[in-house]
Amino acid sequence: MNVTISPSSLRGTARAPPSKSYTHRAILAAGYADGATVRDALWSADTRATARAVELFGGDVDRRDDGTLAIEGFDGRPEVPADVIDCDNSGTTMRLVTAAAALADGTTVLTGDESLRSRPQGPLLEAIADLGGEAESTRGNGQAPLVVTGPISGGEVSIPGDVSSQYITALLMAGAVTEEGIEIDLETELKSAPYVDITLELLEAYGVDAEKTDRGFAVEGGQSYRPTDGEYAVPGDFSSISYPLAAGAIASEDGVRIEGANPSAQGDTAIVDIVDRMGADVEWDQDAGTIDVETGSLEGIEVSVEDTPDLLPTIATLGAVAEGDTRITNAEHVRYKETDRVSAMAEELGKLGVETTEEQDSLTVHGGESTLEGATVEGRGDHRIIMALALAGLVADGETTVRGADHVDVSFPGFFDVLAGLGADLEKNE
Ligand SMILES: O=C(O)C1=C[C@@H](OP(=O)(O)O)[C@@H](O)[C@H](O)C1
Ligand SMILES: C=C(OP(=O)(O)O)C(=O)O
Repeated sequence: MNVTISPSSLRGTARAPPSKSYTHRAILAAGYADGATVRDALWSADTRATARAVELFGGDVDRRDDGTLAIEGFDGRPEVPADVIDCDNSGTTMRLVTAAAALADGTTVLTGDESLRSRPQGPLLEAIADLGGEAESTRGNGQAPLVVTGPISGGEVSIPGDVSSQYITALLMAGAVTEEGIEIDLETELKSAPYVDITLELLEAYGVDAEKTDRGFAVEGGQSYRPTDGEYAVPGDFSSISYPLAAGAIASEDGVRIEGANPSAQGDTAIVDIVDRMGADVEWDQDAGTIDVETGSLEGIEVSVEDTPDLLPTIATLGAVAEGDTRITNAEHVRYKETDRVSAMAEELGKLGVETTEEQDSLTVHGGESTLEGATVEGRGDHRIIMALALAGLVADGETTVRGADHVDVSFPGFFDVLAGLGADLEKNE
């Protein structure tokens, strides 16, 4: 599907989809438990991949009409899967499921789509080997397909903190059901740190203790996953909220309201402060879970995405509209996502007439609304690139066509309907 967007004036209310990060963890945690009911779950391409893995490990995930997931768990250690686990486009699935596979008494094979098969898994494979399992990349390049043989019983590992926080999440979640537990020493400073806070929050809700230590993180073994009252409710997703929020900040004189914006451990709540600092008129009522935003005259700012890598595409588009320079720093880990998002945004915004300066660890966008000219841009099979480029189309002169737009299903199914519901002038072409 290609989507063509014309300059638009937005108003109205949009609802945040449920958090992808919490949903992945809630599904897998229900697998480690002897089951759970997960309410308000995100049902997207990525979270379906985690659900499939739980089923291959011996659980069952049943989606009811109201969107609730009724999950039967494998209760502790997974079964050896009867088939290859296809993690599709989802890095979170691959990392969390690789560590789960190391608990099984036998061999698991994991793969994914072309993008996922190019992302780094090496540090997690080494950690599993250090814990006594076997974990290999079939091509010997630290990338999937992966072959993992367990069972591990726990122990101490050290791991870099600057590639992916998902390795830590994966080891903490698996470590709780090992005999000895797992102690993780960080070799380098942790990036994307709030995602581990999400994990700690989720583990607590499932009755599992894990903690930060002086050197990293630790989880005791021999624990059982038991969600309070057998239920877990997923909060709204602030990475997803960043798109309607930025849309309101650049293209709504009348104001846009976002519902389902309740506080949680998500670092991406930082987007509220970012649009505020850039000059939009924004108010977040944390009790009501609503954000109201109106366009202001935006100005470039400097933002570190060390904790919030998924915001880079959104901030780059905001920077393209804002007057002056927006400098996005601490961004090297954003190159290890579904695409190299630093280059992807630099190159695609370039097609819309926006100048950027790219460095290994930063992206500077030389903005100004008058510079944006409609053009055809490539979504590159990356949901966040697609959504960020669609936002630029709301204010670019003429028509902007985003190619390959169906990939929004990875994290925000119905994204274009939500945008159209706010009054965006867009046309979908199959
Ligand atoms: O744990 C998670 O749910 C995620 C962690 C982040 O990845 P990294 O830790 O690899 O930066 C983030 O980019 C991803 O979208 C979701
Ligand atoms: C990077 C992302 O997810 P994952 O790592 O799970 O593929 C994302 O959603 O932007």
